[in-house]
Amino acid sequence: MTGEHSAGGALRIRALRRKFGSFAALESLDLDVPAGEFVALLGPSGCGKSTALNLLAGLLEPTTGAISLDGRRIDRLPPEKRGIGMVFQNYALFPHLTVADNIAFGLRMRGCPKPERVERVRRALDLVRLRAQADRYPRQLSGGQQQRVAIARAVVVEPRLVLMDEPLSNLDASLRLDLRTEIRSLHQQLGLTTIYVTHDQVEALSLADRLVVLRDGAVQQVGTPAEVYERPANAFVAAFVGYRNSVPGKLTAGVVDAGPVALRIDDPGSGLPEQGSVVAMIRPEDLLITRESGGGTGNELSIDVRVCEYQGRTFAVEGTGPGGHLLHGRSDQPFRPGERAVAVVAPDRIRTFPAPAEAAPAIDRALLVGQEPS
Ligand SMILES: Nc1ncnc2c1ncn2[C@@H]1O[C@H](COP(=O)(O)OP(=O)(O)OP(=O)(O)O)[C@@H](O)[C@H]1O
Repeated sequence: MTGEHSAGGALRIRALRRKFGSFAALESLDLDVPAGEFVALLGPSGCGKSTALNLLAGLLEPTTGAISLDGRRIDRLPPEKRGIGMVFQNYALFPHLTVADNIAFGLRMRGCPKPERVERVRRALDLVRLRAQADRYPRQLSGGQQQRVAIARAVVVEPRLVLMDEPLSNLDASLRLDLRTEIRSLHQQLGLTTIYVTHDQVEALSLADRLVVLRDGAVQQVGTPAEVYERPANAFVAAFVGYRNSVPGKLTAGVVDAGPVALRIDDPGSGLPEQGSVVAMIRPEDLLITRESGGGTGNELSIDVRVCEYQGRTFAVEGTGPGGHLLHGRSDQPFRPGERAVAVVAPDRIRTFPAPAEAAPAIDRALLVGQEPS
């Protein structure tokens, strides 16, 4: 933090792989992260994101592959020689040190002279708005404040790379939102290259410049939040980023024939055959539940309402559609269980993907851990 912008390093990952016995926790990861970029590794539990982070941190050895920071191989260096700052889920502060001494620790280890150390700690405290708490001990702070200390401790040494492992997951919902904004703001101020691990797609979409979506140790998609949100690469990614409705069917000439219902689509998706088995996926936000037929250009499905939840500006409605499909939509009016309703979706809000044999369980699994973006 010597200047306004202390840009981080450029990270290059090549064919990075980690096996535990014969099990590949991380398949082959290739990634270039330019200096100052914020990348989120996103995926459900067990997808290999912590493994990837621990390989970058030097807490795990790769089975094969290379990691370079600013053109220098770091994958065989011990953690303290890699020029990284790390923030953990459980804060990992030193309980016997004050806030200021926790933040100063890394500088002390590096032999930073006292006057400079005091100044840098002061600036780091200001950055995370904890100057008034400088002399307190971690146990005297809230969870959010402790995590801000951990963040200050990581960035005060001006690391070339910051690694964050689910830093918000121990905080309650409102604190999580506040600290998320603070992390974003801090990144905008400092421009540190950051790799952020999370299973929460809302967090990843709102914080990162780019996302890497992982499943079973393999990369599914690398893209900006808008690309991943609007153009998921496959049914798994779609389900994970909130396409909660999936209707299997046969695609012919811009229509998905799903038994008792046919869905007209505008976007046949990339790499999709002109015909064949597909799964049509729709976000609940794009499925409008009404009482009357819209008479417009949207696809209309008749549903039997099962559950209606008040959600502030809208109601979340769950119902059984044609062919017994469970559908999730939104409405501006409440419905009673058992009521007949019409679900309307525009052809350009449907994404279609080839339906591989194992798509269904994969989608279900993604939905179990994924949340709908707000
Ligand atoms: N030391 C280990 N020995 C054997 N298997 C391991 C070990 N560490 C991780 N794994 C396995 O590797 C896979 C990936 O684990 P990893 O911790 O990277 O997942 P993750 O995406 O971070 O999940 P979570 O969010 O639950 O931490 C999992 O199936 C896990 O059981």
